[in-house]
Amino acid sequence: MVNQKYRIILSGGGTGGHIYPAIAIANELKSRFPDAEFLFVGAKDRMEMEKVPQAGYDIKGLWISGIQRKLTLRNLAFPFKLISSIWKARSIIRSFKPDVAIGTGGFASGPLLYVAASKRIPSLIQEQNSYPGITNKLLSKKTQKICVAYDGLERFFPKEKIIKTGNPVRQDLLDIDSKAVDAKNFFNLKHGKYTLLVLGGSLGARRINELIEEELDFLDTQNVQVIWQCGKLYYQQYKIYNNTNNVQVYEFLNNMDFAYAAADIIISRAGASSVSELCIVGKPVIFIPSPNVAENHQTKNAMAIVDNDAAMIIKEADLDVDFKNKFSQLIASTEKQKELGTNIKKMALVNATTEIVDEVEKLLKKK
Ligand SMILES: CC(=O)N[C@H]1[C@@H](OP(=O)(O)OP(=O)(O)OC[C@H]2O[C@@H](n3ccc(=O)[nH]c3=O)[C@H](O)[C@@H]2O)O[C@H](CO)[C@@H](O)[C@@H]1O
Repeated sequence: MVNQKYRIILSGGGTGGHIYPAIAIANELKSRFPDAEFLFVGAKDRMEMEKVPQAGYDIKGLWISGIQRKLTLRNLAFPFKLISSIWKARSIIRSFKPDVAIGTGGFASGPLLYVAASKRIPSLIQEQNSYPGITNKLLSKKTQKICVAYDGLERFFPKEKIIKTGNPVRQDLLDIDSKAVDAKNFFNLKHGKYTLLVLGGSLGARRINELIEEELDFLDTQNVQVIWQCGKLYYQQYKIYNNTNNVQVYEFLNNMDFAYAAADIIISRAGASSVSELCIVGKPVIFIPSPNVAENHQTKNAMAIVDNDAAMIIKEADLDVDFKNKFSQLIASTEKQKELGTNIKKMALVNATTEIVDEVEKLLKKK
C-alpha cells in the first residue's frame, strides 16, 4: 500500500520567482496526498518567511545569503553563514525526516538540498530560467531529477536528469477569464477606460517605476487607468500617486489572479514565473526586462515570446525614445492587442505543476 503520510521538505526563496513555484508544487502534492506533512526552509529575513505562512505552510529560516558578484566586505560573512546553515539544515532534516526534498532555487535551497542529497534522501530541483542560477548549477550533480522550462539546459546540467515541464504556476491563475467582473469590482475600476497593469517582478523595478512616474500625464491622455505594483522598497516614494490621475499604487499584489483578470494591457519585467504566468493569462504584454541579471536572462526569457510575435519588448536603454510611440500604437490597435493576446496564450505550458509532481511521486514510490 502506498504510504500517504509522506513527509515533504521544500526550499526556494529570496524572491517570488523561487517561492511561488515551490508553493504551487506543494499545493498539488497536498491535493494528491492530503495526509502528507510539509515543511519549507527559507532564508531568514527574506520574503518567503512571510509569503509561505500566508499560503498555509510552516517554514524555518536559515542564516544565509548570496555571494555578491562584486568585491565587498559583506562576502566575508559568507563562509560562516554557509557553515551555520548547513548545520541548521542537518538538524532540520534529522528531526523532520523527509521522504523527498524539492528545491526551486535561491540561497536557502543550496544547503538544504545539499544536506538532503548527502543523506541519500531522493531530491528534485526545478530551474525556472533559460540560464540557471548558481545554486541549482551546484546542486545538479547531487540531485536525482531536474525539471526545467527551456531547451538547451544540458549545457549546465547532466542530460539524463533533465525533464522539460515548464514552470509551475499557481492554480488560481489558471482561469482568470471568469474573474474579470469580480476583479474590476475588487480594484474599483472605471468602465470605458483601459486598465494598464504595471509589474516590476516580486521586488519591484526601479527603472519601470521611474518611467511610470514620468509618464503619468501621458498615460492619462491615453484613456488609461493604472494598477501599479512598485515593490516594497519603493512604496514610500511612490505612494503619493495613489488614487490620483486614475492610478492605484501597490507595494505588492497579493491577488495576482484579480490583477491579471482586470488588466487590458500589461507592462512587466521578464522574470521566469512572470513570463510563464503571462502566457497563461493571454493578454497583450510589453516586456521591459531587467538588464541587471545573470547572463541577461530576462531578455532571453522575453525574446522567446517576442520572436513568436506574442509580445512587445522595450529595452530599458530605449525607453526614453520608444515608450510613448510603442504604447500609443498598441493602445490604438485592438487588432494588435488581440493578436498578441492570442499568440502568447499559445505558448503556455499549463501542465507544468502536474508533470513536476508526477516526477516527485515517482521518487516517493521508488523509496
Ligand atoms: C531581479 C531578479 O533577480 N529577478 C529574478 C527573480 O525575479 P522575480 O522574483 O521577480 O520572479 P518572477 O518574475 O519569476 O516571479 C514573480 C512572482 O511573484 C508574483 N508576484 C509579483 C508581484 C506581485 O505584486 N505579486 C506577486 O504575487 C508573480 O505572480 C510571480 O509568481 O526570479 C526569477 C526566477 O528565477 C528570475 O527569472 C528573475 O530574473
